[in-house]
Amino acid sequence: MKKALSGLRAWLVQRVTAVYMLLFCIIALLRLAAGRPHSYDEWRAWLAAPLTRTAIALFFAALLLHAWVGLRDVMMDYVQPLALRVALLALLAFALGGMALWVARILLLAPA
Ligand code: HEM
Repeated sequence: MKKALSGLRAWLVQRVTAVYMLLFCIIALLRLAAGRPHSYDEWRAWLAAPLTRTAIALFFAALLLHAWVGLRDVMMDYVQPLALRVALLALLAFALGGMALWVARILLLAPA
């Protein structure tokens, strides 16, 4: 029962993050098609706007969560030897954690 619930939650997280990522990509493309920034300063101003920056931060949070839940499920299903499974999961967590820090560094340190 507990496993079924956690499976359901993973399923939900996978879909909610996928929907957000798809909407983000569509809206970002429409916005750029409607009028893209023409200079470096315009790009910086656009990316520094609180709404844009928040939407980008949420996009990467969704992407990393989505990748973690999806790839973790694939490993749980297909990697049977326990030691190998644990090693691969640790490697994945390390890689995604590193990417999260990298994104946070870019978003927090980028000049406003
Ligand atoms: C814009 C980016 C992305 C979008 C819109 C997206 C969308 C989706 C969608 C719609 C599903 C199917 C959900 C379902 O019905 O089961 C899915 C599943 C999945 N995604 Fe993504 N995804 C994106 C990026 C990624 C990335 C970067 C990774 C990993 C590196 C990833 C890994 C997976 C995995 C492992 C599954 C589950 C496959 C399965 O269970 O058969 N996705 N994604």
